[in-house]
Amino acid sequence: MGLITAQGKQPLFSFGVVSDVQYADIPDGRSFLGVPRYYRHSILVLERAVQRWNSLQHLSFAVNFGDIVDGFCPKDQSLDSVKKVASKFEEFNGSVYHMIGNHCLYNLSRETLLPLLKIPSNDGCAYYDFSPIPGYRLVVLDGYDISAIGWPEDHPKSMEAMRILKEKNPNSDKNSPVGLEDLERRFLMFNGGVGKEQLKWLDHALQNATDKKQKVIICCHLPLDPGASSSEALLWNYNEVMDIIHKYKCVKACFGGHEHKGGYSIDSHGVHHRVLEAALECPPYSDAFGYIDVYDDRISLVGTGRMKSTDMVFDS
Ligand SMILES: Nc1ccn([C@@H]2O[C@H](COP(=O)(O)O)[C@@H](O)[C@H]2O)c(=O)n1
Ligand SMILES: O=P(O)(O)OC[C@H](O)CO
Repeated sequence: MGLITAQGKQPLFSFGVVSDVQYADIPDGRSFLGVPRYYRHSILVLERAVQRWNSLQHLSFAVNFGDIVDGFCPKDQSLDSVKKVASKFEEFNGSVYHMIGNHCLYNLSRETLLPLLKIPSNDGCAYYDFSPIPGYRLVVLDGYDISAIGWPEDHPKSMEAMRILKEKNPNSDKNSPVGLEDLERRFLMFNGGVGKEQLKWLDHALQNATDKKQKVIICCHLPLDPGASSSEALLWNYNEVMDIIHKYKCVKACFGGHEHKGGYSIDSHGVHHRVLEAALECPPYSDAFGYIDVYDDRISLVGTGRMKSTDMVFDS
Protein backbone atom coordinates (compact mmCIF):
# COMPACT_ATOMS: atom_id res chain seq x y z
CA MET A 1 0.00 0.00 0.00
CA GLY A 2 1.26 3.51 -0.82
CA LEU A 3 1.87 6.32 1.62
CA ILE A 4 -1.25 7.84 3.22
CA THR A 5 -0.77 11.23 4.94
CA ALA A 6 -2.66 13.02 7.72
CA GLN A 7 -5.18 14.27 5.12
CA GLY A 8 -5.98 10.64 4.38
CA LYS A 9 -4.87 10.99 0.77
CA GLN A 10 -1.82 9.77 -1.06
CA PRO A 11 0.34 12.59 -2.48
CA LEU A 12 0.76 12.66 -6.27
CA PHE A 13 4.49 13.05 -5.66
CA SER A 14 6.82 14.32 -2.94
CA PHE A 15 10.22 15.99 -2.92
CA GLY A 16 12.87 17.14 -0.43
CA VAL A 17 13.78 20.83 0.05
CA VAL A 18 16.68 22.70 1.62
CA SER A 19 18.05 26.21 1.14
CA ASP A 20 21.09 28.37 1.83
CA VAL A 21 23.51 25.73 3.12
CA GLN A 22 26.32 28.29 2.58
CA TYR A 23 28.92 25.83 3.84
CA ALA A 24 32.50 26.99 4.47
CA ASP A 25 35.26 25.47 6.56
CA ILE A 26 35.60 28.65 8.65
CA PRO A 27 34.60 29.63 12.22
CA ASP A 28 31.03 30.70 13.00
CA GLY A 29 30.20 34.31 12.13
CA ARG A 30 27.32 36.74 11.75
CA SER A 31 25.38 38.45 8.98
CA PHE A 32 25.75 42.20 8.46
CA LEU A 33 22.77 42.63 10.81
CA GLY A 34 24.33 40.40 13.49
CA VAL A 35 22.43 37.14 12.91
CA PRO A 36 24.65 34.13 13.79
CA ARG A 37 25.85 31.98 10.88
CA TYR A 38 27.21 28.46 11.44
CA TYR A 39 29.36 27.78 8.36
CA ARG A 40 30.77 24.40 9.40
CA HIS A 41 27.57 23.07 10.95
CA SER A 42 25.43 23.74 7.86
CA ILE A 43 26.79 20.72 5.98
CA LEU A 44 25.70 18.55 8.92
CA VAL A 45 22.19 19.96 8.52
CA LEU A 46 22.34 18.88 4.87
CA GLU A 47 23.68 15.46 5.91
CA ARG A 48 20.72 14.97 8.27
CA ALA A 49 18.34 16.23 5.55
CA VAL A 50 19.60 13.59 3.10
CA GLN A 51 19.40 10.84 5.75
CA ARG A 52 15.81 11.84 6.54
CA TRP A 53 14.80 12.09 2.86
CA ASN A 54 16.26 8.63 2.20
CA SER A 55 14.54 7.14 5.24
CA LEU A 56 11.14 8.41 4.06
CA GLN A 57 11.44 6.34 0.88
CA HIS A 58 8.64 8.17 -0.95
CA LEU A 59 10.50 11.24 -2.22
CA SER A 60 11.11 11.19 -5.96
CA PHE A 61 13.62 14.05 -6.04
CA ALA A 62 15.06 16.93 -4.00
CA VAL A 63 15.46 20.64 -4.73
CA ASN A 64 18.33 22.78 -3.46
CA PHE A 65 17.29 26.45 -3.44
CA GLY A 66 20.82 27.80 -3.90
CA ASP A 67 23.79 29.29 -2.04
CA ILE A 68 25.54 25.94 -1.69
CA VAL A 69 28.81 27.51 -0.38
CA ASP A 70 29.35 30.84 1.44
CA GLY A 71 31.10 33.88 -0.03
CA PHE A 72 33.60 33.82 2.87
CA CYS A 73 34.86 30.40 1.77
CA PRO A 74 38.60 30.88 1.05
CA LYS A 75 38.78 31.09 -2.75
CA ASP A 76 41.42 28.36 -3.03
CA GLN A 77 38.86 26.06 -1.37
CA SER A 78 35.79 27.05 -3.45
CA LEU A 79 35.92 24.19 -5.93
CA ASP A 80 36.55 21.51 -3.29
CA SER A 81 33.86 22.96 -1.03
CA VAL A 82 31.23 23.02 -3.79
CA LYS A 83 32.23 19.44 -4.72
CA LYS A 84 31.98 18.39 -1.05
CA VAL A 85 28.45 19.79 -0.68
CA ALA A 86 27.39 18.49 -4.11
CA SER A 87 28.55 15.00 -3.15
CA LYS A 88 26.47 15.17 0.07
CA PHE A 89 23.45 15.86 -2.13
CA GLU A 90 24.45 12.87 -4.29
CA GLU A 91 23.96 10.59 -1.27
CA PHE A 92 20.24 11.17 -1.77
CA ASN A 93 18.54 8.20 -3.46
CA GLY A 94 16.98 10.27 -6.23
CA SER A 95 17.65 13.20 -8.57
CA VAL A 96 18.66 16.55 -7.10
CA TYR A 97 17.72 19.80 -8.86
CA HIS A 98 19.95 22.74 -8.00
CA MET A 99 19.64 26.47 -8.55
CA ILE A 100 22.31 29.09 -8.19
CA GLY A 101 22.42 31.87 -5.60
CA ASN A 102 24.67 34.88 -5.10
CA HIS A 103 27.06 32.96 -2.81
CA CYS A 104 27.57 30.25 -5.45
CA LEU A 105 28.61 33.02 -7.87
CA TYR A 106 31.00 34.65 -5.36
CA ASN A 107 32.91 31.37 -5.43
CA LEU A 108 32.84 29.99 -8.97
CA SER A 109 32.02 31.06 -12.50
CA ARG A 110 28.82 29.89 -14.15
CA GLU A 111 31.02 27.91 -16.54
CA THR A 112 32.33 25.80 -13.65
CA LEU A 113 29.22 25.74 -11.45
CA LEU A 114 26.53 24.72 -13.90
CA PRO A 115 28.09 21.44 -15.11
CA LEU A 116 29.21 20.59 -11.56
CA LEU A 117 25.62 20.93 -10.31
CA LYS A 118 24.22 19.36 -13.51
CA ILE A 119 22.10 22.47 -14.12
CA PRO A 120 20.67 22.48 -17.66
CA SER A 121 22.07 25.58 -19.31
CA ASN A 122 21.54 27.78 -22.31
CA ASP A 123 24.23 30.44 -22.92
CA GLY A 124 25.31 30.25 -19.27
CA CYS A 125 21.78 30.83 -17.95
CA ALA A 126 20.43 28.47 -15.31
CA TYR A 127 16.66 28.30 -15.87
CA TYR A 128 14.85 25.10 -16.76
CA ASP A 129 11.69 23.12 -16.14
CA PHE A 130 10.68 19.50 -15.63
CA SER A 131 7.54 17.45 -15.11
CA PRO A 132 7.76 14.85 -12.35
CA ILE A 133 4.26 13.63 -13.31
CA PRO A 134 2.12 14.57 -16.33
CA GLY A 135 -0.17 16.88 -14.29
CA TYR A 136 2.56 18.99 -12.68
CA ARG A 137 5.53 21.05 -13.82
CA LEU A 138 8.33 22.64 -11.81
CA VAL A 139 9.80 25.81 -13.29
CA VAL A 140 13.23 26.82 -11.97
CA LEU A 141 14.14 30.48 -12.53
CA ASP A 142 17.61 32.02 -12.71
CA GLY A 143 17.33 35.10 -10.47
CA TYR A 144 20.89 36.17 -11.31
CA ASP A 145 20.32 36.27 -15.06
CA ILE A 146 20.78 40.06 -14.92
CA SER A 147 23.40 40.46 -12.22
CA ALA A 148 26.56 42.31 -11.35
CA ILE A 149 27.97 39.05 -10.00
CA GLY A 150 28.70 35.87 -11.92
CA TRP A 151 29.18 37.30 -15.42
CA PRO A 152 32.48 38.76 -16.69
CA GLU A 153 32.58 42.55 -16.01
CA ASP A 154 32.27 43.40 -19.72
CA HIS A 155 29.39 40.95 -20.34
CA PRO A 156 26.20 42.74 -21.56
CA LYS A 157 24.21 41.24 -18.66
CA SER A 158 26.74 42.51 -16.13
CA MET A 159 26.68 45.96 -17.77
CA GLU A 160 22.87 46.04 -17.74
CA ALA A 161 22.91 45.09 -14.03
CA MET A 162 25.37 47.89 -13.23
CA ARG A 163 23.17 50.36 -15.16
CA ILE A 164 20.13 49.30 -13.08
CA LEU A 165 22.09 49.51 -9.81
CA LYS A 166 23.49 52.97 -10.68
CA GLU A 167 20.02 54.22 -11.57
CA LYS A 168 18.27 52.74 -8.53
CA ASN A 169 20.89 52.79 -5.78
CA PRO A 170 22.99 55.95 -5.27
CA ASN A 171 25.14 54.41 -2.49
CA SER A 172 28.81 53.79 -3.25
CA ASP A 173 28.40 50.34 -1.61
CA LYS A 174 25.79 48.85 -3.95
CA ASN A 175 24.93 46.28 -1.27
CA SER A 176 23.78 49.06 1.05
CA PRO A 177 20.05 49.89 1.14
CA VAL A 178 20.65 53.10 3.15
CA GLY A 179 18.31 55.86 1.92
CA LEU A 180 16.27 53.56 -0.34
CA GLU A 181 12.56 53.47 0.47
CA ASP A 182 10.27 50.48 0.91
CA LEU A 183 10.35 48.14 -2.10
CA GLU A 184 13.17 50.14 -3.72
CA ARG A 185 15.45 48.57 -1.09
CA ARG A 186 15.67 45.48 -3.31
CA PHE A 187 18.10 47.20 -5.68
CA LEU A 188 21.20 45.71 -4.06
CA MET A 189 24.17 44.05 -5.69
CA PHE A 190 23.53 40.73 -3.91
CA ASN A 191 20.18 40.48 -5.73
CA GLY A 192 19.50 40.22 -9.45
CA GLY A 193 16.81 40.07 -12.10
CA VAL A 194 15.23 37.87 -14.75
CA GLY A 195 16.19 39.00 -18.27
CA LYS A 196 13.90 39.49 -21.29
CA GLU A 197 14.70 36.13 -22.93
CA GLN A 198 13.95 34.29 -19.69
CA LEU A 199 10.69 36.24 -19.23
CA LYS A 200 9.64 35.13 -22.73
CA TRP A 201 10.63 31.55 -21.92
CA LEU A 202 8.59 31.68 -18.68
CA ASP A 203 5.54 33.00 -20.53
CA HIS A 204 5.87 30.21 -23.08
CA ALA A 205 6.35 27.54 -20.38
CA LEU A 206 3.22 28.70 -18.52
CA GLN A 207 1.18 28.80 -21.77
CA ASN A 208 2.37 25.29 -22.54
CA ALA A 209 1.53 24.09 -19.01
CA THR A 210 -1.93 25.65 -19.32
CA ASP A 211 -2.50 23.89 -22.65
CA LYS A 212 -1.49 20.59 -21.06
CA LYS A 213 -3.66 21.26 -17.96
CA GLN A 214 -0.57 21.10 -15.74
CA LYS A 215 -0.27 22.83 -12.39
CA VAL A 216 3.01 24.69 -11.85
CA ILE A 217 5.38 25.20 -8.93
CA ILE A 218 7.93 28.01 -9.40
CA CYS A 219 11.36 27.78 -7.74
CA CYS A 220 13.78 30.72 -7.55
CA HIS A 221 16.59 31.53 -5.11
CA LEU A 222 15.20 35.07 -4.81
CA PRO A 223 11.71 35.58 -3.36
CA LEU A 224 8.94 36.89 -5.65
CA ASP A 225 6.43 38.40 -3.22
CA PRO A 226 6.93 41.30 -0.77
CA GLY A 227 4.49 39.60 1.63
CA ALA A 228 6.87 36.66 2.11
CA SER A 229 10.19 38.52 2.25
CA SER A 230 11.88 41.74 3.29
CA SER A 231 12.31 44.24 0.43
CA GLU A 232 16.09 43.73 0.68
CA ALA A 233 15.87 40.13 -0.55
CA LEU A 234 13.39 40.45 -3.45
CA LEU A 235 14.15 39.76 -7.10
CA TRP A 236 14.71 43.15 -8.80
CA ASN A 237 11.89 42.59 -11.31
CA TYR A 238 9.68 40.35 -9.17
CA ASN A 239 6.73 42.46 -10.41
CA GLU A 240 7.40 41.63 -14.10
CA VAL A 241 7.72 37.93 -13.26
CA MET A 242 4.50 38.02 -11.22
CA ASP A 243 2.65 39.86 -14.02
CA ILE A 244 3.44 36.89 -16.29
CA ILE A 245 2.53 34.34 -13.61
CA HIS A 246 -0.78 36.13 -12.96
CA LYS A 247 -1.76 35.94 -16.65
CA TYR A 248 -2.32 32.22 -16.07
CA LYS A 249 -4.11 30.17 -13.45
CA CYS A 250 -1.66 27.26 -13.51
CA VAL A 251 0.89 28.51 -10.95
CA LYS A 252 -0.13 27.37 -7.48
CA ALA A 253 2.99 28.09 -5.42
CA CYS A 254 6.35 29.87 -5.61
CA PHE A 255 9.22 28.72 -3.40
CA GLY A 256 12.43 30.64 -2.69
CA GLY A 257 15.39 31.05 -0.37
CA HIS A 258 17.88 33.91 0.23
CA GLU A 259 15.79 35.52 3.02
CA HIS A 260 17.21 33.33 5.77
CA LYS A 261 14.45 33.75 8.32
CA GLY A 262 11.86 32.42 5.85
CA GLY A 263 8.37 33.69 5.07
CA TYR A 264 4.93 32.89 3.77
CA SER A 265 2.20 34.81 1.99
CA ILE A 266 -0.74 34.36 -0.37
CA ASP A 267 -0.75 37.05 -3.04
CA SER A 268 -3.68 38.99 -4.57
CA HIS A 269 -4.24 36.20 -7.12
CA GLY A 270 -4.23 33.35 -4.59
CA VAL A 271 -0.68 32.17 -5.41
CA HIS A 272 1.16 30.84 -2.35
CA HIS A 273 4.68 32.10 -1.69
CA ARG A 274 6.91 30.17 0.72
CA VAL A 275 10.48 31.31 1.41
CA LEU A 276 12.49 28.55 3.08
CA GLU A 277 14.41 28.98 6.33
CA ALA A 278 18.21 28.73 5.86
CA ALA A 279 20.30 25.71 6.88
CA LEU A 280 23.18 28.13 7.58
CA GLU A 281 21.45 29.78 10.53
CA CYS A 282 20.76 26.57 12.47
CA PRO A 283 22.75 26.46 15.72
CA PRO A 284 24.55 23.12 16.30
CA TYR A 285 22.21 20.13 16.45
CA SER A 286 19.25 22.09 15.07
CA ASP A 287 17.91 21.69 11.54
CA ALA A 288 16.08 23.45 8.69
CA PHE A 289 14.96 21.19 5.87
CA GLY A 290 11.77 19.54 4.77
CA TYR A 291 9.80 17.77 2.13
CA ILE A 292 6.79 18.73 0.08
CA ASP A 293 3.78 16.52 -0.55
CA VAL A 294 1.95 17.58 -3.71
CA TYR A 295 -1.75 16.89 -4.25
CA ASP A 296 -4.40 18.02 -6.74
CA ASP A 297 -5.71 20.70 -4.40
CA ARG A 298 -2.85 21.38 -1.96
CA ILE A 299 0.89 21.55 -1.53
CA SER A 300 2.03 20.62 1.98
CA LEU A 301 5.49 21.53 3.22
CA VAL A 302 6.46 19.27 6.10
CA GLY A 303 9.29 21.03 7.90
CA THR A 304 11.94 19.75 10.30
CA GLY A 305 13.40 21.98 13.04
CA ARG A 306 13.42 25.67 12.11
CA MET A 307 11.66 25.01 8.80
CA LYS A 308 8.00 25.54 9.59
CA SER A 309 5.33 23.28 8.10
CA THR A 310 2.91 25.05 5.75
CA ASP A 311 -0.26 23.69 4.20
CA MET A 312 -1.06 25.52 0.96
CA VAL A 313 -4.59 24.89 -0.28
CA PHE A 314 -5.90 26.05 -3.68
CA ASP A 315 -8.76 25.51 -6.12
CA SER A 316 -7.87 22.45 -8.20
N1 LIG B 1 21.10 45.96 5.76
C1 LIG B 1 22.23 45.67 5.09
C2 LIG B 1 22.51 44.35 4.69
C3 LIG B 1 23.66 44.10 4.01
N2 LIG B 1 24.50 45.13 3.71
C4 LIG B 1 25.73 44.85 2.91
O1 LIG B 1 25.63 43.57 2.28
C5 LIG B 1 26.73 42.75 2.63
C6 LIG B 1 26.27 41.31 2.78
O2 LIG B 1 25.33 41.23 3.83
P1 LIG B 1 25.16 39.91 4.74
O3 LIG B 1 23.93 40.14 5.54
O4 LIG B 1 25.07 38.75 3.81
O5 LIG B 1 26.37 39.82 5.62
C7 LIG B 1 27.29 43.38 3.90
O6 LIG B 1 28.66 43.13 4.07
C8 LIG B 1 27.01 44.86 3.67
O7 LIG B 1 28.01 45.42 2.82
C9 LIG B 1 24.21 46.41 4.10
O8 LIG B 1 24.96 47.35 3.81
N3 LIG B 1 23.07 46.66 4.79
O1 LIG C 1 22.60 35.01 1.90
P1 LIG C 1 23.10 36.40 1.89
O2 LIG C 1 24.35 36.58 2.68
O3 LIG C 1 23.16 36.95 0.51
O4 LIG C 1 22.02 37.29 2.67
C1 LIG C 1 20.84 37.60 2.04
C2 LIG C 1 20.02 38.42 2.98
O5 LIG C 1 19.57 37.63 4.05
C3 LIG C 1 18.84 39.01 2.25
O6 LIG C 1 18.16 39.91 3.10
